Amino acid sequence: MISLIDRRALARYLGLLTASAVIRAAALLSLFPLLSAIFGDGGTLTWTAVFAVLVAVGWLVDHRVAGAGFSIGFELLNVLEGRLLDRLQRIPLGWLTTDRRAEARRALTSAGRELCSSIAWLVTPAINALLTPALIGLGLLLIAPRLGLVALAAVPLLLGTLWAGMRCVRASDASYAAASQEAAERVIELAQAQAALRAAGRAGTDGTAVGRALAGQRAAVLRLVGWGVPGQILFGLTAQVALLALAVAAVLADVTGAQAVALVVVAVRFVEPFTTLAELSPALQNLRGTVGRVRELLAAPVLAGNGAAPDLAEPAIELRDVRFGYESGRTTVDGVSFTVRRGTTTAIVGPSGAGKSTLLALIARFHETDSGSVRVLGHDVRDYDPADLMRQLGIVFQNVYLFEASLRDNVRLGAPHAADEQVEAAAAAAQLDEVVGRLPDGWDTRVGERGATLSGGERQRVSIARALLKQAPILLLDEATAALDNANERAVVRALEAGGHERATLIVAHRLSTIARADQILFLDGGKVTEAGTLDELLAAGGGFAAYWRQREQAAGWTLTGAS
Ligand SMILES: Nc1ncnc2c1ncn2[C@@H]1O[C@H](COP(=O)(O)OP(=O)(O)OP(=O)(O)O)[C@@H](O)[C@H]1O
Repeated sequence: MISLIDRRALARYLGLLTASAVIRAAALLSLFPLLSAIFGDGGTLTWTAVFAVLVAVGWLVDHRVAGAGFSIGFELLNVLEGRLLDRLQRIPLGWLTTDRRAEARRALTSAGRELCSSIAWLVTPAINALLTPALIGLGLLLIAPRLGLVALAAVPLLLGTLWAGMRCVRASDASYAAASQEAAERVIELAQAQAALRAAGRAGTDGTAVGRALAGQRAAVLRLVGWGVPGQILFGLTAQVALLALAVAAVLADVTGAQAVALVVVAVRFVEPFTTLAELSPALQNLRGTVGRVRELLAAPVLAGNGAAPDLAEPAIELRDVRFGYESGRTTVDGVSFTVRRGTTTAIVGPSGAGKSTLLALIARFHETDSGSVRVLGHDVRDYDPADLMRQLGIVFQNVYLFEASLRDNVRLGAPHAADEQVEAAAAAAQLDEVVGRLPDGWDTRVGERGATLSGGERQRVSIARALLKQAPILLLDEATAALDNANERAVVRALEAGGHERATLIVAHRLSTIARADQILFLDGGKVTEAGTLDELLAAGGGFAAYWRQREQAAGWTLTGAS
């Protein structure tokens, strides 16, 4: 994390911080001659002036330290946000589990801010509290050597006790952080799932995930408080013992009575920074967790390539003995091989959970295969720079993600520099123009969070328009027309087929009409391609696909029989 900060700014900050600690220690040590003077040694005015100058200079330096701390904090915030965003855009999607997504959200929304302010409010006083007593101890060696030795010995003892206290709460602190995060996620889920919960007649939180998460959070708070108590007691005792030893050493020092009183005052002030550190320790613990989370995200694997350029003469998609499982020991894609050439459409058909969507996700390199290779236009997907691979693919997946922006901007996401006419042509092809005509603000209509103000079919059309606007050589469609009515579906399919001789299309298909038009059908069952061929060939084979087809035909009351 420190490597993200400009070295010169860091050196300036640390230099000022050291100067501040030296001045603090000197001001405190000047109490010795000042108090001695007040109690009878003479020279009160001079030492009062020395003390006043040290306090004033210390105040000025502290002011500069705060400025340097804030400027480092803001630089860290800036650099960190950029790095985290960059990392997030290149992380394999499979790495972003629900937990890690929540961590990433926290890291982006609050960690930067937390780290930024922590430098000035937490790191500065903590370093000051570490340096000042050590410097006072060294100074005391010159004034009263035995007291200096006791003070220097007290530094590691008090710090060790503090460390032990922090260590005691560390495990419960981590489990409290996890429980709080779980509770926060469940509460958000509770708000988002209100429609489903009310429809299911579920009210209250007893026995629900959110109820359990809140109970877990309460238990974690109790554990945290409980584990904090021994550390506090131990630190309190050690501080008292240290203070007593210092006071005894001050009284026994070879000094006058007035000087002994002055030394006792210095000794009392010597212990104060440790109390400050003890007060800061929960926040320091918290900061430790935040830094750990950010570091995990910054160390996440990223997708990289070696600059492969697509070869349009090669097959558009080629899978060779691909195996993949979301979790180790569970195979979702089991030795799949097939080829899709440009100018052809391949339909993937199969029962729910067979692995159809997973296959498309592997082609888009949202996950890395466990073995075998996925090739796109002549190269393994791992050889492409991620952005270059994405340029080859137009993607319409089941879950359409729309941004809280205008309809036009949502479509333009497919090709950010496209002219308005191109956006409108793609929208017309996706039957979206009819939706635009109906909306009060037309193209400028805001679609709401995740496209909440549009229907499922309308969202799907936005996604199709995006993919068409991109004019990529390969289209990956996952139930792309499932939410459209028959008339719209026919029009959209015509648009998708319009670039037919240029494009390769791989479509997860449920509609019989889509399957019937495909040049090649892959029947996927249990992660394996069990049958592959044209509709006629598969129906003639009378295997799993033929059974699936007949069943769908009966359910739909459909009359097309491709084999006849
Ligand atoms: N992100 C994930 N993490 C773990 N398992 C997953 C994940 N996504 C899918 N699966 C599992 O992988 C298997 C295949 O899922 P996939 O979505 O590819 O099937 P599908 O054939 O597209 O199904 P459907 O037709 O119902 O959409 C299923 O058992 C599913 O539960």
